[in-house]
Amino acid sequence: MSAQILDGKATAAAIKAELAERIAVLAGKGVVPGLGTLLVGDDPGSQWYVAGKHRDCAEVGLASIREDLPGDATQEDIEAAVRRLNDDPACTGYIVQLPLPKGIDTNRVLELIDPAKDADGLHPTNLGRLVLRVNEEVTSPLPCTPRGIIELIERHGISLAGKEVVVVGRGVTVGRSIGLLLTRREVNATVTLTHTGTTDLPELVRRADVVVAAAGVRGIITRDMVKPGAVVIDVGVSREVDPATGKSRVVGDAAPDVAEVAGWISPNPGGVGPMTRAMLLANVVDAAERASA
Ligand SMILES: Nc1nc2c(c(=O)[nH]1)N[C@@H](CN(C=O)c1ccc(C(=O)N[C@@H](CCC(=O)O)C(=O)O)cc1)CN2
Repeated sequence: MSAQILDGKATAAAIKAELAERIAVLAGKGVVPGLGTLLVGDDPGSQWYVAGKHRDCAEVGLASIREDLPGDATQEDIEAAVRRLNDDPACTGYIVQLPLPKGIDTNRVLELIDPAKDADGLHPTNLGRLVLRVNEEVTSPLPCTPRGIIELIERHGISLAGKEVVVVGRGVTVGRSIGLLLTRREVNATVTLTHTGTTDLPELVRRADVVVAAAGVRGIITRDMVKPGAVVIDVGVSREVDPATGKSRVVGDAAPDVAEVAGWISPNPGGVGPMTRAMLLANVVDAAERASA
């Protein structure tokens, strides 16, 4: 038996259609939210992601603002661009595309973002609100990839309440922040966060009802590590040359034969990536609705 597919492309398309309707309602009130991006350098992956965000904005009816800086931009250049976005009234939410070039103090840059315009939900104030407000409604942006993963699972009719979730990888955009969302009272999952210091990863993963693989290590989750019927969310991205075409392709953290034992699996590409993009738009629209209420 092969796992059922958690289709991120189709789910993101449905979410974008819902957002377009909400944006039209805001437009009727004279409110036009705008998503800003700050891209530093010419990494092809980051350029592709940023271009996709601007295409998404055009598709749903959001304004979009771009700040592009060369790879040799200084800390001061980047901080000046952040201040411009903070001050630009057309930009109601924005992201600093990560990673920033080596030598740049990323945390200093992220802390300069106006928390009210933090479309990524990664500003310390917004992460802090998630830590403090476990039982209350959160009226600040949520980290996009974790939010996208939970939406993807729940929109396929799978409840996370009481489930054992094992997260692999402790990066800030996924691993460290997803536990804050999964353990909120309205989700109610139990979370184990694993990382390079974990002594017996296979043993922990075998217990999981849901595996979130965000290590960025090709094929780290193998078939023998997965409980039959488990939900596998493949987040990590590695690139390799496809021997058949000679072109670069994305490969995930789950080995291909994991799909033979899992109950549900998110394809990679086509799973979490499109959901991350959709949630970025959702954060901007949520903030604009709160501001206009
Ligand atoms: N400030 C941020 N930087 C980065 C984040 C983030 O959430 N905030 N996440 C990633 C990049 N990212 C969004 O920025 C992102 C990654 C992947 C995709 C996507 O749609 N991927 C496609 C495949 C693309 C390919 O072939 O290369 C898919 O999964 O189908 C969208 C956004 C790091 N930086």
